[in-house]
Amino acid sequence: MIEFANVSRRYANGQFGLQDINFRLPTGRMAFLTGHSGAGKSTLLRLIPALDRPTSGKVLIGGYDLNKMGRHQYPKLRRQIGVVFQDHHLLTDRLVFDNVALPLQVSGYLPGDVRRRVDAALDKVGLLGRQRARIEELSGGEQQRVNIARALVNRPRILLADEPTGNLDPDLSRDIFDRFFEFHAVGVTVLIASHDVELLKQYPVPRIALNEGRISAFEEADS
Ligand SMILES: Nc1ncnc2c1ncn2[C@@H]1O[C@H](COP(=O)(O)OP(=O)(O)OP(=O)(O)O)[C@@H](O)[C@H]1O
Repeated sequence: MIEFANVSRRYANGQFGLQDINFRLPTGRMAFLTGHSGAGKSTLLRLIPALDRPTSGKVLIGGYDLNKMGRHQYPKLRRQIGVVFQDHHLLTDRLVFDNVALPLQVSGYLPGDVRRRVDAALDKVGLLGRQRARIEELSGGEQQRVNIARALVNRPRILLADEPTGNLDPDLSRDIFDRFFEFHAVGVTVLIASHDVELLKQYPVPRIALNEGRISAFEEADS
């Protein structure tokens, strides 16, 4: 479960990224985070894996108050949370395999386990045959699927995505969203920030709408 209680994030320049945010996303649920550019979507997502801290209020993940968590506990928290960033940060001159394997190697997995998990993650995004391709040889849509495989390779219980369909055309965007939906179907808690209204309309998923750092609406799914 992800819970925000009276969360505000004020930047050093005085700018509020978020103001008094309250919501709960129960385990295994999926929601979209919507709002204009600058509404606070990225600010909110970054608080969940403790990449940033609130100025006031509490963020609870699985009942744990992140304010009370020591820095030494962050790696364990982050292994449970896969993040798909808008700018994918892939190593473009390296192989698909190396990029997806990276989080596992950082965590000290044995080579056999790394291979098995990388295969499983690439299979989930339909790229099992492309382990030996270099990132720069892939299309934008394929690169984004590698990005998702890397976020999934630790088998996280929570998946966050920040504008995951950025520059992709509508068909590829739908393909990416269909994959998020599949992860949700097997019990992963999924929170996706997007301002692609046309795409979001196609999915019966609740929306948390942000406007200038505040929640302006919490809309339940249409169906
Ligand atoms: N490091 C920072 N320092 C100062 N202000 C910041 C910083 N990061 C974000 N902001 C401000 O906080 C507000 C929320 O920004 P945020 O990036 O969370 O919005 P967003 O909804 O993700 O936008 P986008 O869709 O354009 O990525 C904006 O007004 C932004 O200018």
